[in-house]
Amino acid sequence: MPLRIILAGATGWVGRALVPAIAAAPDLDLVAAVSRATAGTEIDGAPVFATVGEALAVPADVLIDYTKPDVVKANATAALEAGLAVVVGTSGLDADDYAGLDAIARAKGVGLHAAGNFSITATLMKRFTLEAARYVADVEIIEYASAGKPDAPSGTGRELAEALAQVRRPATSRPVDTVVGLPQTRGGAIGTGANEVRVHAVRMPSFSLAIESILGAPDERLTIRHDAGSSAAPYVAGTLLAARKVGGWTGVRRGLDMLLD
Ligand SMILES: NC(=O)c1ccc[n+]([C@@H]2O[C@H](COP(=O)([O-])OP(=O)(O)OC[C@H]3O[C@@H](n4cnc5c(N)ncnc54)[C@H](O)[C@@H]3O)[C@@H](O)[C@H]2O)c1
Ligand SMILES: O=C(O)C1=N[C@H](C(=O)O)CCC1
Repeated sequence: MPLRIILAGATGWVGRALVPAIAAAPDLDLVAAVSRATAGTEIDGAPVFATVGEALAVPADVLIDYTKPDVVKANATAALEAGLAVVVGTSGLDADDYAGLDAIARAKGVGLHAAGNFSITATLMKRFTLEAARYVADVEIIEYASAGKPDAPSGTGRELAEALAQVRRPATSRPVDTVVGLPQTRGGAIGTGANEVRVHAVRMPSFSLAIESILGAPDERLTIRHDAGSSAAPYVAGTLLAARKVGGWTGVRRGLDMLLD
């Protein structure tokens, strides 16, 4: 029997790319979609609802969420409480949010998979940065996104910084609280103390999402950079891989990298 999918954000940028990919996959079945603008209609034969709460009346296995940072937590919570596995593509949630969702998922005996970036090359960028940070102490992140992106850092930058904070060696740069001038120009900190990672979020027209890790050592420097193009195509395969796999565990797992091995 195909895996029954509810897709929230079905008429958004990523959602519109996922709909035909789900239709083309014999093992996946779009049973309901969530889109406030087109509620009451159908997408590929699936009923469209205005809210995730309404869509959950349709029997399903997995909720895929590509909505907005301010609603994704409530959507994921409702789906977990209803006993569905969840795939989170939407950005905006931090480690504490995922700890809360993990407790709910475990209580319900279902899985949640979230990735700040479901593209394969962005995931490789994360993997290469984590490897490099084992050898080079000083690392900072610069990310560039569209002028209207509501969240900062991006899901990509947050996931990378949280993972880096777990593995990095203590930086040699001057502690930010000793900086003279405007310490906030040293970026936002993810992690604490010697393990914190500085993220600098640029927002302006012309960017989709680009992210750089800069690793500096005396008299040399390594930059690892990912640039996303203008279509949502890079996120489709990883998202559907997560939907297929998320029934295989209980609780929260994060990062496309952990699905690749
Ligand atoms: N993880 C990844 O690989 C990845 C890739 C691309 C985008 N994203 C993230 O996914 C999210 C969506 O991105 P997008 O570019 O498709 O955005 P978008 O604005 O094009 O689409 C979001 C959709 O969600 C709908 N929506 C808003 N509030 C809603 C609600 N309360 N209930 C249901 N639907 C609601 C909007 O109407 C819209 O159709 C963003 O947070 C973005 O950063 C993640
Ligand atoms: O366009 C966006 O918004 C994107 N968001 C993701 C993020 O927050 O990291 C990644 C890809 C594009």
